[in-house]
Amino acid sequence: MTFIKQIVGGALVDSLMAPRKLLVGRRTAPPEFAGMWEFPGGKVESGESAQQGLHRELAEELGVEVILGEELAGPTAEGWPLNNKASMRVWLGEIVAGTPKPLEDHDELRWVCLDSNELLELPWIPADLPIVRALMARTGPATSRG
Ligand SMILES: Nc1nc2c([nH]c(=O)n2[C@H]2C[C@H](O)[C@@H](COP(=O)(O)OP(=O)(O)OP(=O)(O)O)O2)c(=O)[nH]1
Repeated sequence: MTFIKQIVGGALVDSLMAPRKLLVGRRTAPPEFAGMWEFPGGKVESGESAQQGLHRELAEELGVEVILGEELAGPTAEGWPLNNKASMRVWLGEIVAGTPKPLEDHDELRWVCLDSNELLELPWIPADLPIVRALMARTGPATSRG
């Protein structure tokens, strides 16, 4: 059996009830990903659940506390395949305390409209693009946007 590294990512939106904007981060490392945009998050550590890992990573990387909404389910139980060694589970989330700052792993954070070309045109980590498209479909016109 192949061991898959479990990564977790936060699709942090301005409002879980009526999402319009997504918070994205530009990675600083490793070299192959530096300058690319991603969902803040990281590896789940042993002894913690995926959601606990996500809360911890978001606190460490951005200095925020969040409430998590629904999972943006991927094609497998481990979420969205990133490469042959890692998969990422992604949850929608909303910040309830703190102002996000690029404390670790990012050199820029940006709120981007979910229905904008800007979002798709960012140089994402390529494995994230299907996730971004699924998120845009999920938060798109079918959702009440107030
Ligand atoms: N956080 C995050 N990682 C992603 C995304 N897309 C993607 O391919 N990855 C990859 C990059 C890394 O190889 C891996 C996540 O590792 P990481 O370096 O962010 O995790 P971490 O903070 O726990 O790492 P570390 O402390 O062990 O250095 O997943 C994404 O959208 N968000």
